[in-house]
Amino acid sequence: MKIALIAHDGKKADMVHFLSGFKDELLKEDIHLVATGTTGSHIARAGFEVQKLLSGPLGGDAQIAAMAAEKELDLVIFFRDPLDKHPHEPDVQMLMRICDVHNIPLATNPAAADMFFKYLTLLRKK
Ligand SMILES: O=C(CO)COP(=O)(O)O
Repeated sequence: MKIALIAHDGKKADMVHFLSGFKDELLKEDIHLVATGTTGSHIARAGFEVQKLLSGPLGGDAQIAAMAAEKELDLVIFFRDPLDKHPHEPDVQMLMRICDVHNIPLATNPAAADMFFKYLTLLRKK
């Protein structure tokens, strides 16, 4: 299972905190984490193994969108900061659109991501 992780600057601490709550599950061998560059650095520092792509503004969101379009991703967690401006907003919109085009589950805040992960954990226990 491949999970993409992205967080805007104002949400990176939330992402690390969120992932830490599911650490046992996420450290399992068949879970592969991929993230935009700076988000990935924060996640790696918290003790996770993660494939780091380019930073978001430099094309990281676009790389994740390409993976989604190729059906390489099972889930995208993207903690957006709705109170900040982003120079690469078109890439952000494109990534969300591609997830919808290909019916890839996309959580854009911790409450939704929590539901996804709890469901996933349940499914994997069966
Ligand atoms: O900008 C981002 C998402 O749009 C995230 O990129 P970084 O993880 O490199 O900060």
